[in-house]
Amino acid sequence: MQTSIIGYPRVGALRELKFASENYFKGEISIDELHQTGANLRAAHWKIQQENGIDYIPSNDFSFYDGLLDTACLFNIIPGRYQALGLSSLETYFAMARGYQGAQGDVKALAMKKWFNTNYHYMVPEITDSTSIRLAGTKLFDELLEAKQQDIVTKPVVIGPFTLLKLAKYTGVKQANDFVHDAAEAYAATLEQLNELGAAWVQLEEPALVTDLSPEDIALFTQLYDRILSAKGNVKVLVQTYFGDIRDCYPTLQALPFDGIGIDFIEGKQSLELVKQYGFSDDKVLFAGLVNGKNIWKNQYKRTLGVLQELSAHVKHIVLSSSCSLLHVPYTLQHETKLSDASKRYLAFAEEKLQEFAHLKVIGAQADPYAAIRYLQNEELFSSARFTNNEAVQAKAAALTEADFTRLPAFSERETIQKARFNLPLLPTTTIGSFPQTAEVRANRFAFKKGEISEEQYKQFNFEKIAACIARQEEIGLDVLVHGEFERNDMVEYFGESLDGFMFTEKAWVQSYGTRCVKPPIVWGDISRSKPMTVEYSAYAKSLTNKPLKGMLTGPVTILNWSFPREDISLKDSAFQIALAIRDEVLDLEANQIEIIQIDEAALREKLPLRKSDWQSEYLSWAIPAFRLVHSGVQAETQIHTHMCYSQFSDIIRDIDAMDADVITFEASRSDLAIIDVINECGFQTEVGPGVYDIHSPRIPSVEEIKLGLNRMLEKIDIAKLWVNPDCGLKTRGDKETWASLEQLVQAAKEVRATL
Ligand SMILES: Nc1nc2c(c(=O)[nH]1)N[C@@H](CNc1ccc(C(=O)N[C@@H](CCC(=O)N[C@@H](CCC(=O)N[C@@H](CCC(=O)O)C(=O)O)C(=O)O)C(=O)O)cc1)CN2
Ligand code: MET
Ligand SMILES: [Zn+2]
Repeated sequence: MQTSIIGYPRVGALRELKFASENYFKGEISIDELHQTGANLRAAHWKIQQENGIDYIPSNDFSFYDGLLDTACLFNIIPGRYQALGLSSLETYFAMARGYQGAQGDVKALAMKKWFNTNYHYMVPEITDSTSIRLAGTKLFDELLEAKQQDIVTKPVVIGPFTLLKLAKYTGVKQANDFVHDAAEAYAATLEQLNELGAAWVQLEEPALVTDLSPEDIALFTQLYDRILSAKGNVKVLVQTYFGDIRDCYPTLQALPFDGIGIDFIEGKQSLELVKQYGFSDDKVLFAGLVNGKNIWKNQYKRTLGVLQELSAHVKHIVLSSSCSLLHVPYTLQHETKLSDASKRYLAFAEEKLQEFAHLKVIGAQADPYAAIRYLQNEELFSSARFTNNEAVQAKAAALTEADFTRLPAFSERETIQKARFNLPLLPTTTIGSFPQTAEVRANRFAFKKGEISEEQYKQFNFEKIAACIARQEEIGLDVLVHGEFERNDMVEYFGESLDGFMFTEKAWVQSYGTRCVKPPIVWGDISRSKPMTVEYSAYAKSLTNKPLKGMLTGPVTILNWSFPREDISLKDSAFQIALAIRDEVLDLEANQIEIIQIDEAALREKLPLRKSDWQSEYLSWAIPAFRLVHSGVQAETQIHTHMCYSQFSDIIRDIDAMDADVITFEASRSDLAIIDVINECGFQTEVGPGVYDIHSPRIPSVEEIKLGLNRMLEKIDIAKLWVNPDCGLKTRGDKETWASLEQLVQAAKEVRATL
């Protein structure tokens, strides 16, 4: 049995690439040093895959920022405003990723969006009417040759043309269909070049195939690949899908002359059925995604072998594959010094998953796989109880009734009460919660973790940061203040560390975007709260100001979606357990005179099923109630805010309103303001704060551009319902640009108020 990896993580086991890139951005290391870090990581990743006997090792899965951005650059999809900066190609690439403000000009970054149902983000390629899609880059080929020099045969990987055209944003009149010819030629040229270089296989990734496809989509796909596959020569083409099943195009893929089809048997609910129903062509290889690329639990060999056996009745050539790129899991358990061996044995990060491939290969080669020692050990592991139960939590969840999910009085009555209570100006200004997590803020936490300073010293530092932050917010004239979240490593990990039922790691980093990583906690049992988690810091902040102070919590859906969930109970059950715990925190904040409480649901949209038919039944039917459960117990005069990154929720706008928050802030500055129209049309009751500038870039917005945005919003949104805020938290920013930007924001709000 052969084995294949779709993609390997690239930031480095100790985030070497993150640190090198950030140092490069700060001008502290040279471009050569950055390139060297990249080369070292690639070499290490290829080597460990080779050592574990992986037969199809990816190359070009490495990226300095994002794989779709790499693909856009490979095919010359570089908007004129970036080309006009006249920078080197890597600098142009970083300008597209991060925006650029300097001697050569002032441009915003490309839009950034969620990569399907993950916490990874891609840069949205921007195609204008004058974009000329053609093969222009060499990275794909360079990395193939680089591996070859190290005696490693790789399978070059690149995002396929269908997914590229589907995810791109079209700024002119031309649409995807107008670029079919050029895109097909560009990919055909790529295959020709790979042919010349002697590549055996190429992996074209087409995750967009697991979404709902229209007949036009299928026609687009077919048109692209009819041309591309005619150019393949000796290169074998693997069309790789992941994150779901390909029910809308399975026969289409079988009919086209692909040499391999990669199918996800973990998230693809219908994958096995499709193979059984339609069969699988003898002249193609099935890359069967059976090792979970998204979760950190050990593979249960019994299940994997069982599916392989079922498949073998229908498929002649099978390669065992990961279900998606391993980008979405951490590197290795090796640096986890605090986890017990008892818990570690249930876990498999990327490196350990490579070992699973090696084991499965050995097991599969035995006359009786089920008698193999590795198999028996694995079965024994899965026969023991893994997760911790808490009967009190289960009883509390079982006793929930409809009333627990309903906040009274109704919204409009609360709105009146709250307007009277807070007496805020029109267009009230606020922020999303976090302030810069500067090197000193992290160093303080790091010192505490290492035991170099006492808990008291650690807290004292945070109190001082809070005091300074409150003073400065008052000084620049913000209306609703926050404490700044200096005590939080991350909005999810912090709660994971504070709640019972979670396990957390030291170095288990997963890339979220660019150089930014997260360390998702692991759900390890029933979840409960043993003590208040945020009250002390919020109450302290409140004691320093007469302005309203917004307490800051993370909601249950986001905590769950940004953790690694347990496998034995439903997501709904875990979400309700978390909701009950956060509910207690909400009530404690309220009891401590915190009049406004924000419950972030930044990840609500993320796990919306990729197929619309599953939205209500599998997700929204519990996710929205889970949020209501958190805040239904507060008084009418307590104002509940929520925050969601990204404004892509036009299609679930009623569900968002049904969360029944009093105010929602969200990202709108990077995307077009289409969401504003939808809010206007659907009679959205919740007050709204569509972000007026992009915090993902160090760029400082001008007063004029903020005013322009506000005035556009005011055309559609009732002025009594509009808030003014950045589009997300400020933790990734530096102090300087943060305060400069907020001053512009407050000034813009004042100037617009003056015109009313
Ligand atoms: N979970 C999650 N998902 C999210 C978001 C989010 O905020 N959280 N936001 C959206 C965008 N994604 C983001 C993801 C990460 C970060 C981010 O800022 N990450 C930080 C790490 C944050 C963190 O956990 N910091 C820790 C650890 C810091 C650290 O690196 N410590 C060093 C030592 C530091 C020192 O020498 O002082 C170490 O452990 O080696 C802390 O502050 O305590 C980073 O990559 O730089 C921002 C946005 C969507 N998804
Ligand atoms: N309150 C959080 C913050 O400001 C919300 C972030 S959403 C990714 O950082
Ligand atoms: Zn956000």
